[in-house]
Parts: sequence; structure tokens; C-alpha cells
Amino acid sequence: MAGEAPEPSAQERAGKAFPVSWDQFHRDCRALTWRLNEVGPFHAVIAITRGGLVPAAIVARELGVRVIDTVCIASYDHTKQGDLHVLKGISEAAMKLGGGTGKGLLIVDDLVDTGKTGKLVREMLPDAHFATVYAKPKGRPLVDTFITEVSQDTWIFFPWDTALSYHPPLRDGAA
Ligand SMILES: O=P(O)(O)OC[C@H]1O[C@H](OP(=O)(O)OP(=O)(O)O)[C@H](O)[C@@H]1O
Ligand SMILES: O=c1[nH]c(=O)c2nc[nH]c2[nH]1
Ligand SMILES: [Mg+2]
Repeated sequence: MAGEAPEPSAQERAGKAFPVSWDQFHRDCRALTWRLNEVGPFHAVIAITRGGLVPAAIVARELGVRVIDTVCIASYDHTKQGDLHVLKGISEAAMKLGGGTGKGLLIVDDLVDTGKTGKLVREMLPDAHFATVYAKPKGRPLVDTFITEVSQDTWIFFPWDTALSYHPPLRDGAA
């Protein structure tokens, strides 16, 4: 209806902002790899696209894993989560490496929020190890290894989604 305020996005509802720079993200991915090095070796890395592509590249490089596959899932339309759509499943070759259940495979994503995306991929590969860089409380139980937990009412801003811009001084009402 005309005049009605639009429904707030997940990002707006979150309230708190947690901006992450490229430097910070690289450091956090390296820290994640230190932990994963104790758990592996892994036959292959499965990146949950698109957000999982960047950490997957860094983690695979550090762990010396050269086989990387993707599972392509879309859910958030900018900031609002809708139904999950699997646009591309895990390849037959990667499935074979994981013995059909994901044993010895490493699933990587940038974060878990509600856990819906992670849950879906875990169902595809029940024996795989699931790692994310960041975790919110609702999704955290699904993850085997992560680096930083933020509260559920925090929105994480990734460096590939953001750009440097002018920020007004506090005195002028900046948050
Ligand atoms: O735990 P959940 O509530 O399911 O949310 C986490 C997922 O949401 C984001 O992906 P998104 O669907 O926005 O797609 P993208 O990776 O292509 O940005 C993020 O990269 C995770 O994959
Ligand atoms: O950039 C993002 N930041 C988040 O906190 C988040 N949660 C779900 N999907 C997300 N995407
Ligand atoms: Mg994603």
C-alpha cells in the first residue's frame, strides 16, 4: 500500500555493524587455517558460493589443497533471506573423493547466521568438516571450526561488499 514503510532488511534489523577489512579477513582466514591444520589432511575444499570462495582460496593455499569444488546456493537477496536455491550441487569427482558422505572433505563458508545454508550443505556431506570464518549464535552449533563469534544482532560487512567512503564526524551526529 502507498505510504507504508518498507519491511526492514535483515541488515537493518541486525542493528550492529561489524565491518571487516581485507587485511583483517586475510588474518582471520589464516587463523582459521592454523586450527584446521590440526584436523586435516583434507582431500578437497568445498566452497559455498559466493561468500565461501574467498576464504576457500586462502585456506586451500595455506593447507596445500589443490582440489576445490563449489556448491552454489542463493538465499539472501542483498539483505533478506528467502528460500534456499541450490544452483549447482557438488561435483561427482568431489563426491567420490569424500566416499559419498564427505569424509576427508572441508566445507568452507564466510559465515553462519541462521545456519540454514550450512544445514543444507551438511545434509549433502554429513561426514565433512565444516569451517567458517565468522559465526552467529544460531548457526554456531552447525560449525566444526570457526574463528570469531559475533552476536545475532550484528551484520558483518565483508570487504568485497563495501567501499571506502566519507564518514561524518561524531560531533555532527555520526553513529
Ligand atoms: O546461516 P544463513 O542464515 O543461511 O546465512 C549464511 C549465508 O548467507 C550468506 O550467503 P548468501 O546467501 O547471502 O549468498 P552469497 O554467499 O552469494 O553472498 C553467507 O555467505 C552464508 O553463505
Ligand atoms: O554480508 C553478510 N553479512 C551477514 O552478517 C550475513 N548474514 C547472512 N548473510 C550475510 N551476509
Ligand atoms: Mg553465502
